[in-house]
Amino acid sequence: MSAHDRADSAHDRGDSAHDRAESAQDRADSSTPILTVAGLSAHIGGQQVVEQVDFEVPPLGVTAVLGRNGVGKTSTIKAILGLIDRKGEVTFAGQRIDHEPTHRIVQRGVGYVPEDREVFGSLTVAENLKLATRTDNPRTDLVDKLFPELRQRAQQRAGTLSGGQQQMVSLARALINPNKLLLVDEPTKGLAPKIVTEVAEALAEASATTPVLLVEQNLTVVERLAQRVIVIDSGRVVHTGGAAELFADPDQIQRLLGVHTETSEENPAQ
Ligand SMILES: Nc1ncnc2c1ncn2[C@@H]1O[C@H](COP(=O)(O)OP(=O)(O)OP(=O)(O)O)[C@@H](O)[C@H]1O
Repeated sequence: MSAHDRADSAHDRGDSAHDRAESAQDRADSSTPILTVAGLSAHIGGQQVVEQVDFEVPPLGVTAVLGRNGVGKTSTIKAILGLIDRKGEVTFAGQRIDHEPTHRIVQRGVGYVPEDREVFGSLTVAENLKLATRTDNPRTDLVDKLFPELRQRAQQRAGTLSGGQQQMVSLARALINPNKLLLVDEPTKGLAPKIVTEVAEALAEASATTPVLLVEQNLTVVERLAQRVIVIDSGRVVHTGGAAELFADPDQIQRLLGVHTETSEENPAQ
């Protein structure tokens, strides 16, 4: 072996060690939760609506928050954002945020799509998006790709859009910013099946680059999108685990959510 070859081979070994170190770092990054919630509690009007909630959101994919009506799903999201008074630990991207005001949490890169798709009805679609933009590099290409219809309707007042189109504006207002985490509350509520599919597809695409914590009642959407599930009952976490495992166990879904789901054996047509 020539000196040159030896040098090359040492260089190769050095590179591969460097690669190994990088891939160990990648593995650590890909397993470090983007959000950790520990002992989170919140009250509204004297009633405890979130009670000692613990869970983690991985840095990739969709984590679904499930539970019957009124169990505290929305309150949990609002407590994370500091929209309601809370106690406990919330760590986002390695930093404690539980004593921070909402605007600072949002500035850190937490996007929020609230329930009931609030849009500014008297403003156009384009104006709604301009108002929501808090970056010099808005992700206009992504929004145009996910919601081509909004581009065509840029000059239409948001209040005159259909419910599904308003939901798209609501999602687009969050997605136009480069978030590190998206909190999305019941995005398919009250929408027609075709629009539910479109919204689910947009969220699937968004979740390829940004982790999503998704409150969702539509189990078909959850099964399509989520890798992890958190089930809440009476303000407490009663189950966490893989989505596939939960959907393989209709008895557990019935027990946790009071919903009967058919397995493919029961209904081979599905
Ligand atoms: N502003 C408020 N004033 C009084 N009670 C409230 C308020 N907001 C929420 N609650 C109560 O807190 C509890 C939890 O509500 P929350 O909206 O978090 O539940 P949820 O699981 O998101 O429900 P849903 O699935 O029906 O949207 C409920 O009993 C609700 O009535």
